[in-house]
Amino acid sequence: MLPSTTTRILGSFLRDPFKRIGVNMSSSSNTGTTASGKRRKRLRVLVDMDGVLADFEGGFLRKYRDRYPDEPYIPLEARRGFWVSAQYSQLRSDLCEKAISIWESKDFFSELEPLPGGVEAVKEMAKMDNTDVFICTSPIKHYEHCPREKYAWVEKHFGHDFLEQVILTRDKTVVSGDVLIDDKPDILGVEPKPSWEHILFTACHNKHLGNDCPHRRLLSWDDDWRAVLDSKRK
Ligand SMILES: Cc1cn([C@H]2C[C@H](O)[C@@H](COP(=O)(O)O)O2)c(=O)[nH]c1=O
Ligand SMILES: [Mg+2]
Repeated sequence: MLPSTTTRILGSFLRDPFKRIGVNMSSSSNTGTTASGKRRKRLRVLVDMDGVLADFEGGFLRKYRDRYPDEPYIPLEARRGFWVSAQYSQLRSDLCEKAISIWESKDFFSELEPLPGGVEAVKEMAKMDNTDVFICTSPIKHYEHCPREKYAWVEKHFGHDFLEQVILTRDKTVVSGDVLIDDKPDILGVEPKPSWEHILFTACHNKHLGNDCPHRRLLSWDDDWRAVLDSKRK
């Protein structure tokens, strides 16, 4: 049976008593209306994890070189293309499996370092009026460690309550939102017209893409992400 509207409203109140139902604790700015009385658009921001909040590429290279010190590797400046496995496979076909073995290992995802400024930016977004933030991340299909460790990473860096904001999906096109901040240049899935605008987060593997890549970019978390969000409220 579907939960009644009352039950759902009560559920969101219990999860976040002051924000989700727009209770104003400090000023008149959280009411969903502007000074001129117009309703303010509530924004839903989806933020990717690997390559945007967590340093997948740096963590991979460090652990790959530790485990395979005698094998060739690709320095971050030479990374091209989203798939690490594909580039290692081109370097030498058997290196593909070795690369994959790194992120399939226990502790790989939980031990990733945060990328500079990302955690702070998301915490700030989450406190903004009329703004809902979700961490939208794709787990690998080798599921022994990755999904649990992604939750553990969010809990470690954002706290237990923020686990409410985690979306694990292999298909981000079916998730609705206004923006998706993501380092993967092509985000494809069953929905041909996702509701979000893809903001490409610059990473070592995508920084060389020029006009082939139609998306607006965030160069880093030092870039003006607040302006990007504001542009979506209009
Ligand atoms: C580079 C690379 C990544 N993966 C996996 C690792 C992550 O679970 C996802 C990427 O997730 P995101 O939400 O798009 O950031 O992909 C992989 O399987 N092979 C690779 O080469
Ligand atoms: Mg990513």
